[in-house]
Amino acid sequence: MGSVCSGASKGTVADATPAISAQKEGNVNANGSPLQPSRPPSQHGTGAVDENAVIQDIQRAVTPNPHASTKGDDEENYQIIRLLLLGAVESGKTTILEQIRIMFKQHFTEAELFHRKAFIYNTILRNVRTLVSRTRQMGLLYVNTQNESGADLILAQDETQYGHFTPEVEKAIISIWADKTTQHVYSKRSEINLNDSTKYFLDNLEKINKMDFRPTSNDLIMSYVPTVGIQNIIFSTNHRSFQLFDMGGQRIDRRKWATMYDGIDAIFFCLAISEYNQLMDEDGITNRLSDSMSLLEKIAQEPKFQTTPIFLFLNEVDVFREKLTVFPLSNHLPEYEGKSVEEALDFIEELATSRMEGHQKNYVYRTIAIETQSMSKILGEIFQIILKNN
Ligand SMILES: Nc1nc2c(ncn2[C@@H]2O[C@H](COP(=O)(O)OP(=O)(O)OP(=O)(O)O)[C@@H](O)[C@H]2O)c(=O)[nH]1
Ligand SMILES: [Mg+2]
Repeated sequence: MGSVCSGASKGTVADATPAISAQKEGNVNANGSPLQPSRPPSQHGTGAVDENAVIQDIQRAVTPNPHASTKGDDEENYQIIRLLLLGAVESGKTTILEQIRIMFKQHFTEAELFHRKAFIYNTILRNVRTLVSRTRQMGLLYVNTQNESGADLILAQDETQYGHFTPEVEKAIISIWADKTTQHVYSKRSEINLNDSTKYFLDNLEKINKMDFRPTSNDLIMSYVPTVGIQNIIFSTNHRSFQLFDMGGQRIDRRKWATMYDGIDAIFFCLAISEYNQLMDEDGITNRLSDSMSLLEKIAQEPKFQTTPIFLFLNEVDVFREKLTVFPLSNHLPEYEGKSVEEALDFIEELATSRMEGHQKNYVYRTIAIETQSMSKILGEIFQIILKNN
C-alpha cells in the first residue's frame, strides 16, 4: 500500500484499537494444534515430536493462498505481513512476543497459564537452590541458624519438580530468602548469572504457592520457558494482519530457522547485551555475546534478507548496567576504553551495527524487554514503520 491505511491511528500502534483476527500461540500452529511441547531447561534437545512434520505443518499454514486477494484489492484482504523473531537463547524473543500479545490484547489461555505456572515453580526451586549452593560454596553461614536445615531440605528437592511446594518447603524457602546472608549472596548475583526474575518470584512465593494462583501477564513476562521449534501468533491492526514467528534460539533449534526465510517482511533480532561475560551452555567455551554478534552478521548477510528490514533489539540494558560495575567490559572486550555506562552502550551498538554493514535497512533499539510501558512505545514505532513499508 505504500502508506498507512486510511483510518490508521496517528499515534503508536498501541494506541490503535486492535482488530484481532485470530489468536494462535504457545507452540501451536496456525490450525491451532500443538507443535512441540516446551521442554524444561534440563531436557534440551529431547522430545518425541517429528520435527519434519512440524516444519511441513508450519509451511502449509503459512503458504500464501493463491486465491487470496493481493495488494490493490480491498484493504482488509492485503496479504499477511510476516515477521520473524530471531536471536540467541534467552535473548528476549518470547518476551517481546508476549509484549506484543499484551499490546494487541491477545489474552493468554487457561492452558497457557497452567503450563507457565509449572515453570514458575521450577524456576523458583532452581533459583533458590543456586543461592543455597553459592552460600555454601562461599563458606557463609545463615544469620538464622535454622536455615541450615532448611537449606538441606531445599537441596534434597528434585530439580525436575514442576508442582507446588509442600508447606515445609515453602517455609524453608521464605525463611532462607529473608536471611541477610542470602540477600548478600543475591546482591552479587552477576557472579552466578542468576535468572533475573529470582527476586520477583521469591518475594511473592506465598501468593504463588497457593492452589488457586493464576499467573498475571507480568508473571508470564518475567518467567522463562525455552521455546522449542517455532511458535506463532496472528493479529491484526490498522486493517492489516500480521503473523509473528518466534523461534527457539538454541543451536539445535537454529537449524530450523532457514525453513522460515521465504516471504518475510521484517526481522526482529534480539541480542542480550548483558551476556558479554557469559559462555554458551551448549559448548561451555563460546562467549554468548560473540555468538550473538556472529548470528546477527549471518542474518544480515543472508541473501534472502538483503531488502528485509532488521529491527535490532539491544536487550537487557538493565542487567548490562548492573553488571558493568562487577565485570568491567574491557576485561571481556579489550578494545573498549570507555568509562561510563553510556560509552559502554555506544560501544556495543557500534559493534552490532558494524556486523550489519552492507545491509540496507536496519533500525537499532536499546531495550528492557520486561518493561511493558517502554516496549509498547518502541513496538508502536516499529509497527508504524512496518505499516508504512507494506
Ligand atoms: N532483566 C531483564 N530480563 C529480561 C529481559 N528480556 C528478557 N528477560 C528475561 O529473560 C528470560 C528469557 O527471555 P525469553 O524471551 O524467554 O528468551 P528467548 O529469546 O525466547 O529464549 P529461547 O526461547 O530459549 O530462545 C525471561 O525470564 C525474561 O523475563 C530484559 O531486558 N531484562
Ligand atoms: Mg523463546
